[in-house]
Amino acid sequence: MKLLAITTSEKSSLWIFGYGSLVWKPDFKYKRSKVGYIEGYSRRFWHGDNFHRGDKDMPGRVVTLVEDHDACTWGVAYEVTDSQMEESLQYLNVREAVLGGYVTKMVEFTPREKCQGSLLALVYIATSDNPIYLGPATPTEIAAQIAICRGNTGHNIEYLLRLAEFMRLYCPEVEDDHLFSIEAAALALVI
Ligand SMILES: N[C@@H](CCC(=O)N[C@@H](CS)C(=O)NCC(=O)O)C(=O)O
Repeated sequence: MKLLAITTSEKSSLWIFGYGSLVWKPDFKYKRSKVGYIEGYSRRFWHGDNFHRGDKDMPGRVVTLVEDHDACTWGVAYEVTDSQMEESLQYLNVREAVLGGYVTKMVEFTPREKCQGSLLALVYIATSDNPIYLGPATPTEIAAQIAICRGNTGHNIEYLLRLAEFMRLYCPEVEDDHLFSIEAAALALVI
């Protein structure tokens, strides 16, 4: 995967925006990270996962971004520089693209500390033409699927609860009805 590196001063660097498992498990080396958001997208548990959190018979549900003019999605942007760039992109290409079916896009990221100004970031999005894209369902239906699925990386409910935990800890002011309604429905099933 050849990507134009964003060159700043004498060092080259690239920002990568995470909004799902990448917010709590980037698993690549980076120079620094910032909590913030991208505009024009909603985060939805509408993508299927038949590797990490599900299998071919029972695909799990993971998040993707859907275009939504009035919405914004909070997450974490990671800056990778020099040797970190190739290593992180190679790793994410396997984790996100090959195994996850995500494609890449460049988006504008706004850090929570607005004085720092917005920046261009790479993001991985699963689009509706993806073979394992599952699409919309009610929070109860999504929760019921998450509650029973597991894959090579672990239980699907862990993926849900860690994302909800991140939002509470790092973005307590953000209302995410989609995420928290699914979390509440899934917890009601397993507790
Ligand atoms: N692209 C989103 C979602 C990434 C994501 O959750 N991808 C799945 C692949 S289907 C993953 O890496 N799962 C690892 C895990 O479940 O621990 C992000 O930026 O966080």
